[in-house]
Amino acid sequence: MEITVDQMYNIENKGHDMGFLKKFMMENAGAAAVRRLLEKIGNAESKNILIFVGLGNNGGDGLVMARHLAGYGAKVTVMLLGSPDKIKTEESNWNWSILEKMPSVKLMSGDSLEFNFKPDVIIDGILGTGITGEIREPYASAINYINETDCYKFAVDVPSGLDPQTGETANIFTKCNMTVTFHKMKEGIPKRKDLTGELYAEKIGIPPEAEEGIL
Ligand SMILES: NC(=O)C1=CN([C@@H]2O[C@H](COP(=O)(O)OP(=O)(O)OC[C@H]3O[C@@H](n4cnc5c(N)ncnc54)[C@H](OP(=O)(O)O)[C@@H]3O)[C@@H](O)[C@H]2O)[C@H](O)CC1
Ligand SMILES: [K+]
Repeated sequence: MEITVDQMYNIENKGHDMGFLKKFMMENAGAAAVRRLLEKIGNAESKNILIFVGLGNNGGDGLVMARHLAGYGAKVTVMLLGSPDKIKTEESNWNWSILEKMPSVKLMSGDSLEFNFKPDVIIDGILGTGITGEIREPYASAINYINETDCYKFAVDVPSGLDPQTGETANIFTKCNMTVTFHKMKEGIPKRKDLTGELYAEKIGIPPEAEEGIL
């Protein structure tokens, strides 16, 4: 069953109000995404994984993935597209502050897109269901960088620049090899399998009762 983006936000908020906090949804989302990625790439040990994260909760999911992948022995670099003090939500901030205590993960932030390694995998945690309008900087340059780089590309929830409700693209968008969306499929995403690559919808622990009155 496919759902709308508005329904997803309502279910998420209701689950949160029931006490299943968004930070737990984010944790499960990041963990489920890493499981799917590992199924594809096999051993993460010593792989160079570059994770682009936006300032919203799509980025927060990427931060959770960074911590899990470090646990599997990957060489993880997180590129936060903006300043850490501009991270928008409590749950993303919480995950960023954990990474700050983890020397095993390299944290970068700001506008510069200079990396001294070749990534084996890029994770696109730039924009998800919160997308509006044309892509603004520094997200636009990051999306261009991803598209110009030859490696395996993994989209968190939806390829950035693809509207998960309509299936329409903004001026710039990523083209990925795999996409893992959360809870249930959003209507617009499967319209663009050419951008999502292999596509999965993973449960993230939201109680089914959170759907009551919404679906
Ligand atoms: N489905 C679930 O239950 C869960 C999903 N999770 C993940 O959360 C994201 C949605 O997070 P949200 O914070 O609502 O939105 P985004 O991260 O997609 O975007 C946030 C900010 O991005 C800026 N923005 C929006 N459009 C553009 C644009 N065209 N260019 C540049 N920047 C843009 C905007 O900030 P402004 O300051 O510019 O207004 C947005 O605020 C979902 O996709 C999942 O990945 C959670 O983990 C919980 C469970
Ligand atoms: K994304």
